[in-house]
Amino acid sequence: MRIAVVGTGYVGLVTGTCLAETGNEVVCVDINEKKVEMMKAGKLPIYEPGLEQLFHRNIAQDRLKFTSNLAEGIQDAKIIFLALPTPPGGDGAADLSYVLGAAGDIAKLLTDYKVIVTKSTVPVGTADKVTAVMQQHAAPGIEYAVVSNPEFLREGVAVEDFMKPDRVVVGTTDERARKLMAELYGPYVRQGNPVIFMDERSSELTKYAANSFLATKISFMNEIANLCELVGADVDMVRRGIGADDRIGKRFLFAGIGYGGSCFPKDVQALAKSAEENRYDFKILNSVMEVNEIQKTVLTEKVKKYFKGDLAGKHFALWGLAFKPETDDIREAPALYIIDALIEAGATVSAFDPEGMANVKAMLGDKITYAENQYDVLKDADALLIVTEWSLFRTPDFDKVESLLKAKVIFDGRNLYDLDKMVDCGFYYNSIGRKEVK
Ligand SMILES: NC(=O)C1=CN([C@@H]2O[C@H](COP(=O)(O)OP(=O)(O)OC[C@H]3O[C@@H](n4cnc5c(N)ncnc54)[C@H](O)[C@@H]3O)[C@@H](O)[C@H]2O)C=CC1
Ligand SMILES: O=C(O)[C@H]1O[C@H](OP(=O)(O)OP(=O)(O)OC[C@H]2O[C@@H](n3ccc(=O)[nH]c3=O)[C@H](O)[C@@H]2O)[C@H](O)[C@@H](O)[C@@H]1O
Repeated sequence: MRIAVVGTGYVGLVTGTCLAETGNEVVCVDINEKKVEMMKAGKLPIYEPGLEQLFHRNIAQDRLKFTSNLAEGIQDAKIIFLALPTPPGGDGAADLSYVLGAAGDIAKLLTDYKVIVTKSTVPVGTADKVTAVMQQHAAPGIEYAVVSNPEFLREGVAVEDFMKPDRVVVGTTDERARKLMAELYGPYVRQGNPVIFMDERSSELTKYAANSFLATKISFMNEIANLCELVGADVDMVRRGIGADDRIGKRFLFAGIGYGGSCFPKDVQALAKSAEENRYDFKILNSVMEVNEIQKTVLTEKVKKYFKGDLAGKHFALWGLAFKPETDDIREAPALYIIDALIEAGATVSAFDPEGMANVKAMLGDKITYAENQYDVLKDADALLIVTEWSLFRTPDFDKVESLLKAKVIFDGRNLYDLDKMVDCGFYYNSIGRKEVK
């Protein structure tokens, strides 16, 4: 099938590439000409494991193309995906200007029946708004369908999530569009992992409900962790104890330094706003956000307590900047809050992250220093702070760590190490929701 994907960020580029992988002919359209030139030259603008191989293969086989010209991009497409940003507006509600702007531009170009699919995360009622914009701009008599098809992929495992989704949700009441979407997703859905068809509004809300539920799970576990520290329990034990119950499930129960990324923070806020607009006080969501704000400060509070409130002139090494491992994405990364708090308290910071450093450099410049590897960053630091759980931080050479740090002090926001091991190594080790090792 011929497909156009408008917006080639983390979602659009993965969607376009993975749709090409099953034989579709895909044109990716982006307004950013530099990005388009880069992709035309065979270079990926983002780091996403497994994407590069598929990207090159589909370009070589002429199934994946790039353009900054919308008319050229959509002219032969049967289905047009909108994978555009929906950032928070000033009031926390999702800013729909990218989606509605593109819908209007597309409507003006339509000459035959096409399916316009919103893949961006958008509030309930957006399909109606997209339809209204299209009606305003499309030539009389032109037929089209507006479909909601939220994306559930996670960064870092995006290709795997797209190729083998737990489910695909499609919101449409248009029979022709339903058939096309079923045909398109046929190769991706396995037994038991269906395409779930529903109306547009339920589909739009499903996306926010999923992200908000997961964020709730995380905030809940972070509160359990905080309580564990007060009562002398271990959050990892509690996690294993409750996760063994199928009704709760093992996943997404890891306490840490608050959820970050481009989606959970904005989507929880947008759902709360959407509830408020409908005069519904979504109490749980407000608490989820409040807990997350506090959790982002937990690691630096531990550092301040250890150094008796005086961080002036102290130097800290950070392992990890990206909001999670296996990505270069630093949007709403807890590391950024930690850096700010340390600098504000008069400390200096050096960091190492396998993929996130270029993006942080572009944002913070020389506010912090950047190291070549995980050991160089430790030189002359008063303590190590573990911020992102990249695999290479899981089994470090502790002798080397000891020899480079000024003192044997580790604050771990991701609970990477066994407490007994840290006792054996003789480190001061303070993690989340577990006993302090002195
Ligand atoms: N990042 C993620 O893991 C996930 C994101 N989402 C949702 O998908 C949507 C997109 O997110 P990301 O891919 O992360 O965004 P992104 O910011 O990485 O990419 C958006 C792309 O759209 C381009 N763009 C902006 N205006 C345009 C226009 N008028 N025409 C063509 N291209 C244009 C930008 O240049 C950029 O390349 C958001 O609604 C997000 O909430 C959903 C699931 C997962
Ligand atoms: O809408 C989106 O953009 C996506 O948002 C999340 O994906 P993503 O943000 O890529 O990453 P997650 O793995 O969900 O992690 C989000 C944040 O939660 C934190 N987290 C996750 C899991 C956990 O147990 N504990 C925890 O603190 C992570 O460190 C990270 O900061 C969802 O998992 C995806 O299903 C969704 O498509």
